[in-house]
Parts: sequence; structure tokens; C-alpha cells
Amino acid sequence: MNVQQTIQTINEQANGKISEVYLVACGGSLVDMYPSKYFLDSEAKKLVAGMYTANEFVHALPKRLGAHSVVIVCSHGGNTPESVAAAKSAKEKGAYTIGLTHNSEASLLNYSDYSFLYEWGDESDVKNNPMAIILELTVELLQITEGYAHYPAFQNGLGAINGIINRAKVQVEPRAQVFADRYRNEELFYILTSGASYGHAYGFAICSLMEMQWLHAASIHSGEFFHGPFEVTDKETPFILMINEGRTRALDERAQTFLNQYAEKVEVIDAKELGIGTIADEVVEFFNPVLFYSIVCVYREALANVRNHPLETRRYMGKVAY
Ligand SMILES: O=P(O)(O)OC[C@H]1O[C@](O)(CO)[C@@H](O)[C@@H]1O
Repeated sequence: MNVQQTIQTINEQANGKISEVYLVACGGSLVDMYPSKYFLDSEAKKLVAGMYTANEFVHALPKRLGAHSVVIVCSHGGNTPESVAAAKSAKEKGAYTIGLTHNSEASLLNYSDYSFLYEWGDESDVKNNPMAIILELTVELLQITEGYAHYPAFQNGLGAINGIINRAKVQVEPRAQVFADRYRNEELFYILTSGASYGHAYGFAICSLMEMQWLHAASIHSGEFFHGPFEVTDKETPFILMINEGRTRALDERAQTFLNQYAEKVEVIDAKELGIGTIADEVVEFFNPVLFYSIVCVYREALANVRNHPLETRRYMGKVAY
């Protein structure tokens, strides 16, 4: 079943009474849900969205969860115990569960009423990757429950984003190499952005830099930067600023103006400069994170290579009990 058929079927089963959507996962899979949470918070008048790290969902189940809820659980490997447990808990409460995974043998599938076995890797079209599928699911849920005025524009964006990304990846390749050479000995990075992309600042910090490079990192919302964090700004501290196209661009540009004056180690990744502006104004902001994820992957690959620290290296995950 495709995205549209899945949502249509759930809507029929629930007699058109879906009132909330929960987005539940861990780590990188959770990060991929942030654009959908932002989208529903921004665009829905009635449909409520909740986003949970899976173990919190399991231990602190929301009281609203029930027969009018759709719970989307994503797990790349499909066997992360807390994500599987979250899907199980959701089913026990009578919710409709949608599981996304890259593993056809995933335990998650045992508790998924509907499932998507998604594509992964450099060769795949990003619209078949989990971030875009989850966004499409939430757009479809909004459209079917209360209507979404920019539905056609969103579908056009979905058709265009992969081409934009492929061109942008070529564009940033040399910059990523310069970045990696310049910052190869740094031990800490701050990642700034806003809007639908904030989850990917968090994701680049916790997954790409901390998990995959064992570097210290923190995400800072561009809007929050001026409410505490900017006090650490100096010429020695590296910042990576992802500038969105769309409504929150002003927040990112404000951070850029400040950093241009008081910092020296600033890497800017600007979605507009990378060509996202061909997507309609009404929906472009929701596609920034899809672009940024692919672009920061080029940066992390370059950094991993110069640091001689392969992205797969772990010291605890899968090696010790936790
Ligand atoms: O998406 P999965 O397979 O549930 O994995 C979650 C795990 O994957 C990562 O996101 C990336 O390895 C980890 O942070 C996390 O523990």
C-alpha cells in the first residue's frame, strides 16, 4: 500500500475521527520526524502532533493515546527495543500503528498495522527515504482530516527535491573538503538553524558528530542563540549555520549577522544558495531539512576521511550492555 492508500484506509477504519498523530523513534530516526512535527504544528487547525523519543513514550504514555490516534514508529534497523516496545504499547491502547524500517525482518513489523520498507543509500531518491515518507504521511493525514490548501504545491516539491539535492551535493563537495581540512583538529562544534530544520541541527550534533566522530557538539536554535548561547561566541569556536529558505530565514540571518561580526570559524550552508527556491513559497520551508540532511552527510564524510575516523566506528553501541 502506498502512503495515500494507507491513510485512506486508516481514515475509513477510524470513521474519519483521527484526532492526533504521534511520531516515535530514537536517534537518527527520531530526527527524521521533526519536519513532520513542525509541519503539523504549523499547518493543522485541529490535528494534534506529538513527538517522543521511544523510551519516554513507553514510560510516560500520553493520556490522549487511543483509538483516534495514529502512531508512526520509525526504526532503521527495526529492532531497537524501545521503538518496538513503543509500537506494542500503541497497539495495546487501540491506536493505528505505522512502522517504517529498512529491515524486512524487523521486530517492529510485528506491531505495525501498516508498514513501509524504505529505500536507503546514496543512490535512492530522497522521496523514498524515511524523512520524506513520514512527511508525506503527515501531509496526507492533514489533507484527509481537515484539508491542506497547499497539498498540490507540496506534491510538486516532493517531485523536485531529489534533483535539487543532487545538484547541491556537487556544489558543496569542494567546500566540504575545505571545511574538513580547516577543522580537522577541532573538538567541539555548535550547529545552528531554525524552523523545520532544527531537528537536523540536533541530529548532526548527536548522530554525525558525537556518535560517528566522537566529537563534542550541541545544537542551538537560531532564535535561542541570542538568549544565552551567544555569550560563548569568540574567534576560536566553530559554528555551522544552516540557513533556511522560508518563514524562519530571518532568524538564521540574524545569527549570521552576529557571527560575521564576532566569530571567525563559521561554516554557512544556505538552502537558498543551494537552489531550494524553485519550490513554492508556501511549502519550501518543509523541504529545507530534506536538503540539509543530504548536504551535511557530504560534510561528515569529508570530516571522517581527513580525521581517519570511519563513520561506523563505535565503542559502546552494540558492544556493551546499556
Ligand atoms: O533507527 P534505529 O535502527 O531504531 O536506531 C536508532 C539508533 O540509530 C541511531 O540513530 C544511529 O546509529 C542511534 O542514535 C540510535 O540508537
